[in-house]
Amino acid sequence: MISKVGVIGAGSMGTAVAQSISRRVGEVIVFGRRQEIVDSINTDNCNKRYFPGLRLNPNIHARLMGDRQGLADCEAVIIAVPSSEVRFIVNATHDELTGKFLVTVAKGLEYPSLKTMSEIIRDETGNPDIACFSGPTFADEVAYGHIAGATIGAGGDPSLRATISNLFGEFILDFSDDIRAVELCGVLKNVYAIGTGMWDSVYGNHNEHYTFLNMCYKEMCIFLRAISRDKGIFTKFCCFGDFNLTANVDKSRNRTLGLMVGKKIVKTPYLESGVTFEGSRSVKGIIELAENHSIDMPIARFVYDVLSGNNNVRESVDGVIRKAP
Ligand SMILES: NC(=O)C1=CN([C@@H]2O[C@H](COP(=O)(O)OP(=O)(O)OC[C@H]3O[C@@H](n4cnc5c(N)ncnc54)[C@H](O)[C@@H]3O)[C@@H](O)[C@H]2O)C=CC1
Ligand SMILES: O=C(CO)COP(=O)(O)O
Repeated sequence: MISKVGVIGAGSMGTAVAQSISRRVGEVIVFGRRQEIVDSINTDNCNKRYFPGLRLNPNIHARLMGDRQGLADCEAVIIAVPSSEVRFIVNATHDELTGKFLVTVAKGLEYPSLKTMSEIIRDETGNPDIACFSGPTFADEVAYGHIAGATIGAGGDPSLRATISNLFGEFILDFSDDIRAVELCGVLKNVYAIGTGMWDSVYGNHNEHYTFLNMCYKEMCIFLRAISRDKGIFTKFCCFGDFNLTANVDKSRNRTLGLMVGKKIVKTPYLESGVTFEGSRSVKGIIELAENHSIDMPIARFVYDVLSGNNNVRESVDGVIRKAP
């Protein structure tokens, strides 16, 4: 039984996961880079920046990222920062992370390496015990204890799967031993959430929405059929569940980005907004990864073209539906 778990990232998902896991372990230490967040967690049992109304469990404490001993004392560490930060952080904390159970909840693809988060973590630490957690899990709903399903992607090691399952025992879990395929589901669904937001910024009817949604899911499944060893991945939480949650619900940052770009409310500098828009960072990589498998992804290309400012949604949205699989 693990007694002390570290969570790197004091943002929405890091805080939410800390709250869930804290009901199952002795202590959770959240590592953040802002003193005011660390203080608010330690002084008021509350992450005032992300969940001002949520009372965190008393066995959740916070430390600044530089507290190496604090991290070294943890038996398992969950990495809950934006994908663009994962390599930097894991490289910087290599000594403290080596030899531990590590779980990534980040949904992104490194460019131009086209590596997933678990592959980056393995690069930097050499750890064999790495798992990913991915599913329809809006952080605020997780933080407030609502039911959520998720897929644990982990290699075949039964002890790793048992350990991670216990940590995430508040969730309804399914499993895959193809960790890369699980992670790529999380990358793809963000891209199609942006695309569906773009589509819905032009077409507002139910038939139009679900016609496009189906085309997105078909394109996603063609890709997964080519790369996934897990032939049951299509019905797992990381795939069908998270794809639908993020493409259909305005709470999704990726879907909202698509809507805002489609309605010309934001232009490219949105990346500097500080909001974690994972799909915009990974769309180029997913297109290249597909090309490496001789797979065409017209909808992903549509998303990339519009985000790149090459054309606008109205000009290209009809074209994409003719090219979609
Ligand atoms: N928010 C959600 O509903 C869900 C998010 N995720 C994934 O979790 C990952 C994290 O996203 P969110 O928590 O939503 O983002 P967020 O923007 O809410 O929080 C990110 C946190 O990471 C911190 N951070 C960034 N760089 C850092 C560094 N170098 N050192 C220490 N801390 C650093 C930021 O200060 C911020 O507090 C993403 O890959 C996202 O796709 C997964 C499932 C649900
Ligand atoms: O991954 C998520 C829910 O599972 C969060 O989605 P967004 O990043 O689009 O908000």
